[in-house]
Amino acid sequence: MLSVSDLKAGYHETMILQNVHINVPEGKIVGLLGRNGVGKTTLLKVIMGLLPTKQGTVSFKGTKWEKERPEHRAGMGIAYVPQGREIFSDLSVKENLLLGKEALPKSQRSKNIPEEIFKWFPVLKEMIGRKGGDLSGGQQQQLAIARALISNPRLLLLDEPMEGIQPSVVQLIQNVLVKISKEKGISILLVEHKLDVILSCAEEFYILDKGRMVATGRCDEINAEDLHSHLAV
Ligand SMILES: Nc1ncnc2c1ncn2[C@@H]1O[C@H](COP(=O)(O)OP(=O)(O)OP(=O)(O)O)[C@@H](O)[C@H]1O
Repeated sequence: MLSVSDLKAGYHETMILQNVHINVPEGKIVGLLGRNGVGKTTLLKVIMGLLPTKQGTVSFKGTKWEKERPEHRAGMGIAYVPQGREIFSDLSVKENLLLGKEALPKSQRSKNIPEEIFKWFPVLKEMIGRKGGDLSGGQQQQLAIARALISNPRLLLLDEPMEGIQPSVVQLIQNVLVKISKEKGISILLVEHKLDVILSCAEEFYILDKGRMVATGRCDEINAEDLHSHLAV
């Protein structure tokens, strides 16, 4: 679904990512781990087209991307939930959800929220008329993920969605991610700094350290001891 190879990218003259590669197969959850500041968000921004590549390739569904803008990439089936969620506090839950339809062709932008969204996130149905700013952190995170799912993505990029969220909501979000990857074949690239979160829902992992991929493998074959030096805060 997504393939990144030999990627170099950064901000102005400062190179952050060096020779980065990553593959996200169709319908799989891939965890991207790493300490603070190693370049995880930078990689998501490059994939989304928010930051240019200095070298290397990003391919989506077999097509190599050059300078396609983020809106174009969203229209092709990528949805990005940035760190901090970026929901609109003054808009209602429904209005926030409908913004997810902007990535769809005009003919598919009805004012209906698909029932499956409420099946995955029941609290959003209860809160549908409330302002985004009235929601708790965990509810806002569910809203941000639901808004991304409304655009019918084939690939979901999630930047630390479990950060600062209570354990019961972390569990709910993990269950939803596993369900949508299996039932709808959505691929998910999940950025996280906690290994246990990745182990409980992802099938494959990559570890980024100082802008380089230092480890990758299957989650069921992971040796946590070997990876500790790249993850300890
Ligand atoms: N807009 C920017 N301009 C210049 N440097 C930046 C910018 N955004 C991030 N950086 C730098 O790039 C490096 C990687 O940052 P990035 O946010 O990608 O790391 P991260 O792994 O996602 O960290 P965290 O887990 O804290 O979110 C850091 O040194 C950061 O200071």
